[in-house]
Amino acid sequence: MDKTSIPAIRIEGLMKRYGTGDAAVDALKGVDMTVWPGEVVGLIGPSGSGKTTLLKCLGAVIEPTGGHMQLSGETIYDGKDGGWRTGDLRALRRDRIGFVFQAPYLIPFLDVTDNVALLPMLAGIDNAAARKRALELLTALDVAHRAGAQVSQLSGGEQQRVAIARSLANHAPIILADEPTAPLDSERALTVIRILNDMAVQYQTAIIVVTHDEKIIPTFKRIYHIRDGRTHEEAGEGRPL
Ligand SMILES: Nc1ncnc2c1ncn2[C@@H]1O[C@H](COP(=O)(O)OP(=O)(O)OP(=O)(O)O)[C@@H](O)[C@H]1O
Repeated sequence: MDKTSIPAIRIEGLMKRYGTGDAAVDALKGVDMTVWPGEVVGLIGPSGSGKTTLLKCLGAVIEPTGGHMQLSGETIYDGKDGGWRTGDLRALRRDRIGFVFQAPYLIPFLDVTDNVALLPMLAGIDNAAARKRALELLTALDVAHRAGAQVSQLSGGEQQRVAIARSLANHAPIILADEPTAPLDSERALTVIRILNDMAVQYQTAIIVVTHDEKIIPTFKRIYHIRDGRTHEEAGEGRPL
């Protein structure tokens, strides 16, 4: 974590209300969060506490209803100044945020390399350069020997590593991981978290991991607890990986 630099994510007083009038639900009631380049933080909270809503706001999938969000020092949302401050939310999602989900959601008719290379190709990088970058990431994630395989031939753990490679393929400064270890056994879950930590340091990526997984919670150095739409920060055990 590099605290001399600008935070990758800074959120202040973030609010999200779904619906209006009697049907309104205040899912986020003033969330504060700061995540630095190169760190992995846990986001933990009971069902319905607002975790998914927070990730969706950060990922520009839904619009908050108040507060302030900055990515790498740039205001992307300001509730007091017209809402979204960027005209191209699709480019924001594509270029600045990587997603890792519980299921890998790989594309079955593309091989492993092209699954990772697809996003850079869509962002305008030529095919050979995109494949080269994909191969570098697959090597870093120790799954390059499967580069030409169809995704259906991979184990669950291998597929999740390919999904992590894909989330890093655009060199996004931020990765949002939603229950990335839920389907994995203890050893594989810890491997995924070790990889996320290594990648965070190597690429100075800020990673938020939403999880209920007791196997990985002791590994976080910092944890945000969310309850009833509000966060509080706590030091984690930071157990070595
Ligand atoms: N589209 C929606 N319309 C109305 N209310 C919603 C909507 N999405 C979520 N909510 C409500 O917002 C609150 C927060 O939901 P959210 O999905 O963010 O919680 P969560 O912490 O991710 O829960 P879980 O761990 O069960 O996935 C809940 O009360 C939920 O019912």
